[in-house]
Amino acid sequence: MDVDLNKIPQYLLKQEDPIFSFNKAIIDATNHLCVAYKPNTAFYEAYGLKGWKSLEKTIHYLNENYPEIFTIADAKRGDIGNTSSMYAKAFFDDLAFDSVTVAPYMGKDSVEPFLDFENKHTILLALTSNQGAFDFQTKTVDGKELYKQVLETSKTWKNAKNLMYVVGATKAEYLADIRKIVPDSFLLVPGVGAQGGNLQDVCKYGLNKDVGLLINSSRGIIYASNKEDFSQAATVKASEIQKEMEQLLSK
Ligand SMILES: O=c1ccn([C@@H]2O[C@H](COP(=O)(O)O)[C@@H](O)[C@H]2O)c(=O)[nH]1
Repeated sequence: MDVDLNKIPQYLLKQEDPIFSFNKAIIDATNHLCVAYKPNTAFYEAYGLKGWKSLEKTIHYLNENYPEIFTIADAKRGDIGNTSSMYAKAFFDDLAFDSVTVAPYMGKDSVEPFLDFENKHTILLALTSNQGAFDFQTKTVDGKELYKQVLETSKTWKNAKNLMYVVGATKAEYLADIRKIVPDSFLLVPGVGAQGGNLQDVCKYGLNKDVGLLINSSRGIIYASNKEDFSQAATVKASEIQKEMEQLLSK
């Protein structure tokens, strides 16, 4: 749910809270096809206090109307311990998200404050979908690629059972190796749709006995149309991906 006011149907701009109106229409049109929603906080922070209010209204709307749906704050946080605790409080206690994305770069004491929260999930960036992932994440450190070190080391942290990992759909071929390190973990896989990741390859290499994949498509669904039919167009796009997944799962 990456809402850009320049991309949404322009008639919505006349409404009191265009971001929330857009999100509500998208949620109502797609909830029967989704297991999770992932607002990326950048798209709300960019609009200041108003944007943060829209994010708050969106997560409340989801929790009140669709409590079974998993929610992800894609915020990519992480800092020294006491600061991470406040980030965790903001997303888990105040906004009541089920999970938050966290960068591993500052290490154990920057991530464990998120893991302290019972029944909440911390989604650690392992191998991201962008080209820049090759700048550091795939580099060899002490004889092993950095993303593998992130996966292996994080498994030893306190409350590691609350961890999930981000692996970009554009790096599907890496999933076979990743599954050797984290066979049972849930993976958040962004990058199908607008970024060109291949759903078939993601499933081929990434599925585990519980499925184990949360595959994300944002722009490919929410901006399927910028006219008054945008929510119906989102239903069509979400349904296409859902059917493709269903076929892959039935193989
Ligand atoms: O490695 C990553 C981590 C996060 N993202 C985020 O996922 C969505 C993808 O949006 P699309 O429109 O489907 O490309 C977006 O919020 C990214 O910030 C990612 O793409 N890759």
